[in-house]
Amino acid sequence: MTLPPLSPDAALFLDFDGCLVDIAPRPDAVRVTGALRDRLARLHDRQGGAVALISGRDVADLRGHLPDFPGVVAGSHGSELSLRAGHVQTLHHAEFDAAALHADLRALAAPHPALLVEEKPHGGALHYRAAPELEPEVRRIMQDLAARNPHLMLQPAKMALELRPAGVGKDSALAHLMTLEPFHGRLPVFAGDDTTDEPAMAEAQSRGGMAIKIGEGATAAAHRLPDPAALALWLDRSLT
Ligand SMILES: O=P(O)(O)OC[C@H]1O[C@H](O[C@H]2O[C@H](CO)[C@@H](O)[C@H](O)[C@H]2O)[C@H](O)[C@@H](O)[C@@H]1O
Repeated sequence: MTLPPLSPDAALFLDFDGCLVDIAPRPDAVRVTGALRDRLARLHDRQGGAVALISGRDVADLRGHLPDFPGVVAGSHGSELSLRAGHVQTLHHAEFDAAALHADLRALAAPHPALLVEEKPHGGALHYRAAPELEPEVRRIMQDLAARNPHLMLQPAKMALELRPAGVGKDSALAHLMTLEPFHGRLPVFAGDDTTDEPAMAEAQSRGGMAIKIGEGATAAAHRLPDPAALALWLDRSLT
């Protein structure tokens, strides 16, 4: 299906890794260009402020990569909401000891120095991109931790497994934002590349909006672009 131009009246929701930036060997190695920062600022103006990033990364991490982004950030797979820089609120109610989870994660990963532990305020990720053969071990570790933390759920990611709060997701973050100004009353457009994005894509489409899958793989999205460069081109064309 041909991708129509982005309407200035749409509410735009964008995933980060694999969507706005190319996948990198490590989470801290992604390349945020001046062109991307400029694109996001111009989109924010054009859409009347109705531009949000909805990421699996935590808010502090994402705002650290995009310090001048003027819009809303929903982080940690929809568990955190930052309406502006310096503001963060929690969007789930499960109480758990994040420090204990991170300690367990570090201890279980310690025998495998090639694994990378990512600690988030509402969960954590175990990355095996540097050692793909450790995928079964990562699955065992994360399933073990999931069993010990029933309020958390396993979230598959690209060359990683994550634990995140059950009961929230990118879809609920999108739905919550759609109740707020300046998103309310607009048609949602969501672009993302991974399984964590699928519920939000379905949510956007169920509201009469549009979903764009970036890259290969099964998807609920009616539209697809091959990579972040193609998404950037589509966004830039909408800005001209
Ligand atoms: O929802 P997203 O914004 O797409 O975030 C999903 C996860 O992205 C990050 O991990 C992935 O990207 C890394 C950098 O390209 C890559 O090295 C890693 O293998 C990928 O899994 C991030 O580290 C996670 O916290 C996000 O949940």
